[in-house]
Amino acid sequence: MLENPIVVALDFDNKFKALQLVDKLDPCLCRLKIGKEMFTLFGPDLVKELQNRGFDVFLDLKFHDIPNTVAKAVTAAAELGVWMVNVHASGGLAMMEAARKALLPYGENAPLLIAVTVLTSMSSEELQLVGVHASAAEQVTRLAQLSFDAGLNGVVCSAQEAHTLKHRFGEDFKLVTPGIRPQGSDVGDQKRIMTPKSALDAGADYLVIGRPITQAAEPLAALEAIYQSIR
Ligand SMILES: O=C(O)c1cc(=O)[nH]c(=O)n1[C@@H]1O[C@H](COP(=O)(O)O)[C@@H](O)[C@H]1O
Repeated sequence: MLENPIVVALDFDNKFKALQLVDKLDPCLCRLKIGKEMFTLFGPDLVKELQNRGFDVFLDLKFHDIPNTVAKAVTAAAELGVWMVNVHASGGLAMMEAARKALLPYGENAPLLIAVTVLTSMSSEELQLVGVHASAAEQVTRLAQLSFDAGLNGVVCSAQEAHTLKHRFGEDFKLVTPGIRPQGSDVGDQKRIMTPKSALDAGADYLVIGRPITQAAEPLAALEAIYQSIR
């Protein structure tokens, strides 16, 4: 298991509440993920505030645009000093290659560049509706192969696909898995879910966990319980 595999998804519309929660968490036990909602509301200042508190930040903006635009966007993320940044693999090979090349000047300080395959909220039926006539698992493998060929550091996928992808692409290709639900917690809008322990056993490297921690009555206790369950 990698050091510090838990990434807490901060999905809040209120900065004060988010920082109140963050101040209850421990950077030795987790990293933090900022997504579209918080970045749109609070911008790079929030990223800095989290970094100043000692947390690694995953900037989850899922870039999907023409190659030049995405290359510039990941450069801006690298300038912010984030630990991880992501793009949509469905943006294509040229887009992902442009993003990877844009990070070369940052060397060892470059953020990990990860591609989203098929969102964990998508079922195979929903994929059909957007014109993908393959199962979710097949589409994930196809997009992961494209991300691997583009030289990315790994993919976001559901833990249910982790075993196949780890076997196919090897240890160095990192698997970031949302849709993680500790036993007994609310599934919410997620479709392809797994418990933290089973996800790691299946080959996941990083577990993205939001509501089971952020909406818990005792967030640090929830984080610690998950941490204990995977030791
Ligand atoms: O890229 C992501 O982080 C992501 C990809 C995906 O396929 N599914 C997914 O749920 N996510 C994110 O992971 C987090 C999951 O949060 P919870 O469902 O509250 O644990 C949210 O911030 C989502 O935006």
